[in-house]
Amino acid sequence: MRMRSGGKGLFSAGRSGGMKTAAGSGEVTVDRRSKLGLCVLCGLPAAGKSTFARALALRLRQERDWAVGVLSYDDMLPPALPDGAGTQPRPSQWKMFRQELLKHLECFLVAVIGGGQMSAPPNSTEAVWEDFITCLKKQDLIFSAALEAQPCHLLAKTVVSRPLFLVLDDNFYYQSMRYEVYQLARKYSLGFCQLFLDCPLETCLLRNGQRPQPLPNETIHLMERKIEKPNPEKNSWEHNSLMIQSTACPVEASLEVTDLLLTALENPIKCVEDNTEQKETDRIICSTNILHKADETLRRTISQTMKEAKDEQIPLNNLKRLAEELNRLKADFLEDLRQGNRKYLCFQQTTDLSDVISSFCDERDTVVQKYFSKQH
Ligand SMILES: Nc1ncnc2c1ncn2[C@@H]1O[C@H](COP(=O)(O)OP(=O)(O)OP(=O)(O)O)[C@@H](O)[C@H]1O
Repeated sequence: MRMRSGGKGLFSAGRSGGMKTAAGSGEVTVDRRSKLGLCVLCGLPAAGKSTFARALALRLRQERDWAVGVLSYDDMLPPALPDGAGTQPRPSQWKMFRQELLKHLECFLVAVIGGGQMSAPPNSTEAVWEDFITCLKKQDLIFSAALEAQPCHLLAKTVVSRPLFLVLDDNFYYQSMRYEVYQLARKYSLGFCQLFLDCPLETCLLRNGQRPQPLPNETIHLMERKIEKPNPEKNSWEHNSLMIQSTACPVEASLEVTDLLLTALENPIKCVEDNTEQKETDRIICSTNILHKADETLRRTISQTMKEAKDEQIPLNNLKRLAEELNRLKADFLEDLRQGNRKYLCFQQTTDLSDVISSFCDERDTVVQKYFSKQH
């Protein structure tokens, strides 16, 4: 992918409020703080996010002369995590991968904001870091060089001399996943916005089926049940969000999208001083209590469900399978809670357990339905 006027330049240390590049054509001073934004792209698998992100990046480079980077999580998935052709990675693996990518992104942001070169953060997985670097290089955002015989990664001139938008392309189906990105934007006072690509389930299934390596349809069904769309009324941090139809008229959608991105760039999130450590401690205490309560309540729910199933005279072997499935579901839910993927656990001080239980009951009903329909 090429930038419109692609001269690359060496990057030198930044100064308060601005930074300089020792580029071939002379020094450029920019006030980076008001011109750096993160955009979270979310939606169901095969909704068309990557296609949209590529087109958006091209348009912004051509029409607005911005530097744009698309971080497609699929492209950086380590080989140890299956990519959907067969088994799915466990939620804990996904969470670790997402968080590692955010650390890499932070490393890039620090280089852009403060000046300097990029090197892998401590304890990073080499394959993920290499794929991240390759992704940035392919988009002419960084380049490799040798400084005093040491290989290093330097920022391209375009990155420091123009507004820079980074588009994160993944499903981001829980708001807690998006909130992690928001926290990063807040930490560095960046622009932040969210684009939800709305696409009917049937269209996603159709598009998915036409891909060379389709996901199992069940995965898309499941995500459709779980997805938490941006909800600006409920979450003030999601106020800069836009829902676009994946089949919308491109011109109309593009005007709205540009407006969203400009608003984000011009209104970076204010970094509020807070007692982060204390908040994290509170969160852990809160999560532990909730996990314990959730475990107890889910056990009781399963036991009650099994009693009702027995009363319905479901055959013994089916009862056994039903119990196994419900226990697996419980384990998945608890793991999900433990990983902080549930919205209430992740960033609120109090947790409404009834939401968790009600969500579990929805999933339980789908499971139970199978056994009842076998019965009748
Ligand atoms: N607007 C569109 N009209 C028709 N087909 C489309 C459209 N957008 C994307 N597609 C097709 O749908 C398929 C999925 O698109 P894409 O890979 O962009 O989806 P995605 O949301 O990024 O998927 P995933 O989350 O699984 O990576 C591709 O084959 C693509 O060509």
